[in-house]
Amino acid sequence: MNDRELGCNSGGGQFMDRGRMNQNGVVQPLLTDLYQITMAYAYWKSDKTDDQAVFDLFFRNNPFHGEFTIFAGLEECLKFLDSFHYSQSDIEYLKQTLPEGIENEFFEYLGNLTARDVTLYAIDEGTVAFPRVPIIKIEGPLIIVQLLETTLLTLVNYASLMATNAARYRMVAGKHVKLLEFGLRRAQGPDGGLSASKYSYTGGFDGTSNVLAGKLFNIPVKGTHAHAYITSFSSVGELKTRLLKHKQTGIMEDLLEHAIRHRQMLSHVLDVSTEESSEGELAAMVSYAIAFPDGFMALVDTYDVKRSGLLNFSAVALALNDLGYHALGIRIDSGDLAYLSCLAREAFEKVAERFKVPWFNKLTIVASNDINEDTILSLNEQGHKIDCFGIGTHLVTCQRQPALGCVYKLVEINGQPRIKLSQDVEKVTMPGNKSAYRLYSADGHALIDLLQKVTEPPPAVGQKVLCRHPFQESKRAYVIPSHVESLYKVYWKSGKICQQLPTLEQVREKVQISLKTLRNDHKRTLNPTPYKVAVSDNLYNFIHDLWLQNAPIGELS
Ligand SMILES: Nc1ncnc2c1ncn2[C@@H]1O[C@H](COP(=O)(O)OP(=O)(O)OP(=O)(O)O)[C@@H](O)[C@H]1O
Ligand SMILES: O=P(O)(O)OC[C@H]1O[C@H](OP(=O)(O)OP(=O)(O)O)[C@H](O)[C@@H]1O
Ligand SMILES: O=C(O)c1cccnc1
Ligand SMILES: [Mg+2]
Repeated sequence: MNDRELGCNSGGGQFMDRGRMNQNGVVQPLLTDLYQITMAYAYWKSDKTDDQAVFDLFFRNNPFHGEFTIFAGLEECLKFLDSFHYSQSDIEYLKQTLPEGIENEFFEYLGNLTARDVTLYAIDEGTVAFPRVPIIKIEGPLIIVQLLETTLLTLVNYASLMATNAARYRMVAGKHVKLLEFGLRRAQGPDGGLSASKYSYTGGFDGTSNVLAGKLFNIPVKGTHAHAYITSFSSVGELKTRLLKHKQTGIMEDLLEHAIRHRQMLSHVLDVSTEESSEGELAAMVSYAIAFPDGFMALVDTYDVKRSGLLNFSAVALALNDLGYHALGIRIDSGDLAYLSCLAREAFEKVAERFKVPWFNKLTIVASNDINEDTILSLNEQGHKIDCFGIGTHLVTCQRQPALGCVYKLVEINGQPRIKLSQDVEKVTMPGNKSAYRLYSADGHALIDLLQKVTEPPPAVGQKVLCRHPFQESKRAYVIPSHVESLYKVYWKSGKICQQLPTLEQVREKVQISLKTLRNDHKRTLNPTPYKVAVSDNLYNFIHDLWLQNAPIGELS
């Protein structure tokens, strides 16, 4: 499909304002949980303003029963740090809202707070990420890094969930099928809708119906029309105009007359009666074709795809052809999408042959209606002729798992490691300031992610590294990497973004490149193999010593 292949579309780059594009007005320091600010006061009162902390932002489980996650939302986090500042009215609000007795100097302190002394390390946006490997690591004064927690989590959690969901839809649909995001009406509110459009594009969708997302993020906007357009006509008598200029001659011709003539002939070719087809639908299609002669894409399931929609569409498409225009295709929004798409493709092939219009074979068939990953898999099994899926509800609401559980945990304070213990081993945090490496095999596949203490030398190509399961002593393996990737880059330091940030398009490409480094068994939909995340021997011993030191010894009586 090329750019003109879905009814109405546009780029939007010329309207892009990079500053505005990436920072949503709602993202500001007060977009946080109250407890961050009350803790800030208590830290301040306890004279902890000079304490230096390290926090890890990570998730514990991959979403959607999968074994990978796409990291997204980093650019928004950096923009947030860049603009972090409590306004005068924020301070006024906090004065009224926090409990009485808060000292005025604290508000002065808050009023002067910025993220200048914070350093943020992250893996690249669009990279595949795995449980327990921090995707962001933040160092800086305890109070400020604590105050960032909730906002950073809200910026990363849904973005990464959405990008992962979209990437999964892309994987099951295959690379040749177009995917359009149609979810704004069903999204979790306006901001959820915008994020869904942006991050589904990141994950591999081709466009969105969301016009504001198109303008803000320079995403292709595409669309067809709704059933209302068809049902707004009940007879051809309602057509106020039937005339359309011939594309080459410029002579006005009666499009309806052409369509009616073709419809008669088509009824024999498609073996349906013109009597059974809807006249209102024909009128609606003629009128839509007059409005968009070069972009005619019609919804064919309003009454009956076989007996009415396909007949009327083909008649109007042939009429347009008489006047020098090529229709684009159809959308089917109900019924058995595999069967109906095959039926439509067969009808187009017959018309192509009988009317000597070979391009009819290539008409686009768009399918929509409550589509999810499983529907696409099932349609693939059945065999279908769909070129494009329009997907809304289940994509944007992340039906199978509505939240990613990224957390933000203190791992070091004033150079001292901190560990959070839990009955649930999975929830025990990995203490200390860590580096993360991805080790690759000779065939270019990612083998394992390895966490080490920052003080350890990085693993070297061709040298055996002992990789240990962080909690199960017996699980270990030697790995001889053919390539070693250091996962963290410094993205924010001394009050500045310190990497050239990729465009959304580049992040989108990165997703596909990064997914290619994963073996297929990690990506399959049913029971995928878990990707290994390990710690160095040194880090393993460090964690377990600290665990023992911190775990109270119970007494049985
Ligand atoms: N061949 C198919 N195989 C598997 N699932 C399909 C197939 N065709 C359609 N579906 C899915 O089955 C569901 C059909 O839903 P439902 O019966 O509510 O819709 P409908 O009656 O066809 O349309 P509507 O209610 O919108 O008029 C949708 O989720 C759709 O994506
Ligand atoms: O099904 P989704 O994946 O959410 O995709 C978007 C849906 O939105 C539109 O109709 P809407 O659902 O508003 O009405 P309808 O299904 O009753 O036609 C469209 O026709 C799709 O069906
Ligand atoms: O353009 C479409 O076809 C569309 C847009 C939003 C929702 N459903 C369909
Ligand atoms: Mg619907």
